[in-house]
Amino acid sequence: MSWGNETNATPAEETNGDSWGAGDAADTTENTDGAAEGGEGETETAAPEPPKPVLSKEEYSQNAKNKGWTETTAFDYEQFNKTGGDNSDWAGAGKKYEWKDEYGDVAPEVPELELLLFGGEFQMKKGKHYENLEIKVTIEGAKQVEPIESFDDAGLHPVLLDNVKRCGYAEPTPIQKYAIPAALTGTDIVAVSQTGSGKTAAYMIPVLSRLMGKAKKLCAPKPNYADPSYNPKFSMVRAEPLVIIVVPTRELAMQIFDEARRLCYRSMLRPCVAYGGLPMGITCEELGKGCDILIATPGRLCHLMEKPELLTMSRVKYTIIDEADEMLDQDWSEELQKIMAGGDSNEDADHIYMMFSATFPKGAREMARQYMAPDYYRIRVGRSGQAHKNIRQEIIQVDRDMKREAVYDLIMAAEPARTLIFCNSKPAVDLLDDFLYNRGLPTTSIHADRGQREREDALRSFRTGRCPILIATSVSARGWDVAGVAHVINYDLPSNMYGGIQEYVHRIGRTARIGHQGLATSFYTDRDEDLAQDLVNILVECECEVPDFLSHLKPEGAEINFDDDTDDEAEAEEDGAAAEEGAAAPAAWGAEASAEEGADAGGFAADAGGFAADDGFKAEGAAAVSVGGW
Ligand SMILES: Nc1ncnc2c1ncn2[C@@H]1O[C@H](COP(=O)(O)OP(=O)(O)OP(=O)(O)O)[C@@H](O)[C@H]1O
Repeated sequence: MSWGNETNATPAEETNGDSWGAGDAADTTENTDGAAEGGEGETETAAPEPPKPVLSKEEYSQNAKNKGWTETTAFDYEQFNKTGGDNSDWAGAGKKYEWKDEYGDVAPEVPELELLLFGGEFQMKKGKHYENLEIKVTIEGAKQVEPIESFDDAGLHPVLLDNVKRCGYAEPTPIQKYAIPAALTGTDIVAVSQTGSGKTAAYMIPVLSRLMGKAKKLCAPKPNYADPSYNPKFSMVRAEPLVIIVVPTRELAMQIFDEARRLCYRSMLRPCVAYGGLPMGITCEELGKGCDILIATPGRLCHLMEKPELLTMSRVKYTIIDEADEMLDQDWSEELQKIMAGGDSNEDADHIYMMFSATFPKGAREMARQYMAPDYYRIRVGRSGQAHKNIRQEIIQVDRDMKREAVYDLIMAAEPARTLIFCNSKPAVDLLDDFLYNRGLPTTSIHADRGQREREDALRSFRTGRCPILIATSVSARGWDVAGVAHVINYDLPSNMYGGIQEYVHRIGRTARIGHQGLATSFYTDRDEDLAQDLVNILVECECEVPDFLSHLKPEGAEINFDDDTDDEAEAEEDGAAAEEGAAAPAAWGAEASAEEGADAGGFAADAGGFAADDGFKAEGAAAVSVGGW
């Protein structure tokens, strides 16, 4: 049936296999804005749809209001972009716990800060559908790791454990069950786990816990803010971080900084964030107050590394690369090499490297081989690049020139809820934002050409619900964790030029996080054929309905051939050759797991993993363990 004609059907009521304005595939409907009546098989009797009435701006606004959408908000861009003003607006200057020298072993609580960090009305709470995620965890490394079943049993520092509880984390997610004990052993780690599975806490909890135990010894001196003569301009210290966390986008940097602020509460560890667009004055002031944990985008970090009076890397004990796949995709490899190797970096054996990602392409594997100790842990949750079943995926066929109307109808047909719309280009984001805004819908938008204040305000408006419809390019949205995103719409599908199926998985992963359910609707046009097979594979794997127009691509039998970079067998062979040649080459990644998965799931036989087998290593420590729902 034809989706676009069914303007009053909620997405939840939609059936799959639809098309919108697709010429002769158009469906019969009774009215232009009436309820859906069409069904499969009716396409042959389709009658031309009467043109829609053109409404005035006021009428469109009234319709949106009647539907329950909030008022639109006009943004004052001049205000955002003015220089000076109150620095506390910047996410990068967010309040954190400030340790004072007079504190003994137990630092006092600060109720206002506590409310700000943990009491957020918009903070993510775990959803009810953990049981839908039957996730297999594979871990390989030098020694067997016993997964933790609860945070209480993990041997965490008491202040950290207290903060974990304040965050509302009742039990560890699968990646956390394995990554936390592995990281507590002080070994390098590569971990691959699905979107929204709690990777940030998986590395931050063990790292901070280890450091908290030795904070008094390790932390760099900080200025005494309590001293009445303290002046941030003249009492600056040089930042000497113990942890560097590198992330590909500014928004992700802010988000991880927020998690660090929570987990460092009541500790000596002081987190700071540095990203492009944040005025250097603020960055310098914050670093100058002392920095133990530095979260940064690669460009800004490299810039700071060239300013030894501001920052030294000589005491870094942990370098963590988050969303490693994206950083290599976005051509940050030169910066990453510099960060991993360069500067005045601590080259001692106690410098630990970690990489976390939802996929693990060749570039990341090479980097792991180059910088990590040969016995690093490799943890994988499910198939690399896998989506999960809490996301209901729908694909709708739409004529390219009907997309705007289609997205408007889709939004008006749904119950008002936080909705994230992806376009492939910045002009497309701007145009769609204008179009929907002029139809009375509370939209805002974000992309790389926007000023940093605009970006921060757009995201804040989306989080708080002031503007519950956010239109974005995907690069800026990588890793976003916003509570209550009910619907992700791929206005443009990410064809291979725009990141392909891996990007699709990341995008739809903005909904249905941490045990919630969500809907992902994608507009499919004649330009998306290169993505079709991968899309069908994901739909089948996640038990979502394959639309009629793609049904010829359904894999025959139970086996799905996931032909992605991460699981490329040729590369696995290449890696194998490298492993044979060089003693430092790491051991197998997933070779054992793939055999097992092929056997028990019948699904991932092509999943040869990345690294070549090294029999000795596997015999010693490889463990493949199934973890139930979480
Ligand atoms: N053990 C836990 N219990 C409940 N909620 C948790 C737990 N661990 C993390 N969370 C929450 O789950 C959400 C998703 O976590 P996070 O952003 O780290 O996921 P991710 O795996 O990095 O996702 P992506 O790959 O999309 O970036 C966050 O809001 C986080 O606060």
